[in-house]
Amino acid sequence: MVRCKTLPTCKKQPNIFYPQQEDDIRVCVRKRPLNDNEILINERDIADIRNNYTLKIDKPRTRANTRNCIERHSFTFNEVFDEDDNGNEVFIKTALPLIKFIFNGGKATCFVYGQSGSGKTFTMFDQKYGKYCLCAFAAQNIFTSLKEEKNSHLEVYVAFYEIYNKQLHDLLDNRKKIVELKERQAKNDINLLEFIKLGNTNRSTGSTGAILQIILKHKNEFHGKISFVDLAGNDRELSDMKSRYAIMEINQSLLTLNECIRALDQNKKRIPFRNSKLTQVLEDSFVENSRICIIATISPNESNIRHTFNTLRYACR
Ligand SMILES: Nc1ncnc2c1ncn2[C@@H]1O[C@H](COP(=O)(O)OP(=O)(O)OP(=O)(O)O)[C@@H](O)[C@H]1O
Repeated sequence: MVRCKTLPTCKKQPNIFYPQQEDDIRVCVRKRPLNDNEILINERDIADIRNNYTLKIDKPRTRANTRNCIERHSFTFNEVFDEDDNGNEVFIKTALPLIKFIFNGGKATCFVYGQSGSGKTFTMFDQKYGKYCLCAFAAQNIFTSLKEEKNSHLEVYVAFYEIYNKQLHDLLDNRKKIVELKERQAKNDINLLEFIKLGNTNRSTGSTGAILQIILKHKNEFHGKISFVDLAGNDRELSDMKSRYAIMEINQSLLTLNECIRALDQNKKRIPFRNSKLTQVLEDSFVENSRICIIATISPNESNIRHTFNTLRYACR
């Protein structure tokens, strides 16, 4: 096997992609560590986190003269988290500003996007170590903020559902098909975490995404809302005939989501949220007084490089 260290660096200018830097839309990346299997088969870590904003990917390439080289691609984001950044660090720089925003009456959405197995659920709803995921930190932070006098009049409601074949399924009620969202009141952070745990156990594979909404209300009047959206893996392919329809729906939703965020960024009047069920139910995220944070999760190993590029390019757009 050729040792990659000995390969010359490609002279070609690296491709550099720049994302939008506006506050209303933040795009972050989280890299997971190599897992035991990848270490066992000596997989190389190709994602080099340079600083809090820059990530470089080494892509092996065969040149016209058949000699191998490494092509280095550089990506810049609002935040880049490496494998040593813990859940709290990720929370502080992604969801925490959104929570402050909803206490001021805003509507916020936090998406996790990426390949299967890259750490989307770990980042957002992690079941095994529940306390270190974004939702757990959010639950604690929301109820701590409610103790402040200016927020003490607010109440917390929760809805947790998934989209499967364009239908909404209530994850807090045995995946029952629903037309309208049902909200439950959460009395404290532990109660809210119990709802999250229950919803997580009801999740199915092949869904377009799981959506947890935490809503602040005063005497039944809407005050603010944050949605946590764990999107389907972006690496699903049409080869599996059984779930062909579900995969087409997932791909259509991811595409429409991208178009909606772009339209929002460009201040376009017409946002195409009607083009998929996912964006339809998240319509609030694309209207006035809204903020979005996207966390793209990536696997660090060489054999997943194609999916890693897809994720980073999607996030850059
Ligand atoms: N940042 C991280 N640190 C440590 N372990 C991680 C990290 N991210 C992911 N993992 C581990 O990697 C595995 C896959 O993560 P996870 O289930 O979150 O992937 P996923 O992107 O949600 O996949 P899928 O789309 O198939 O649901 C899990 O065992 C998880 O514990």
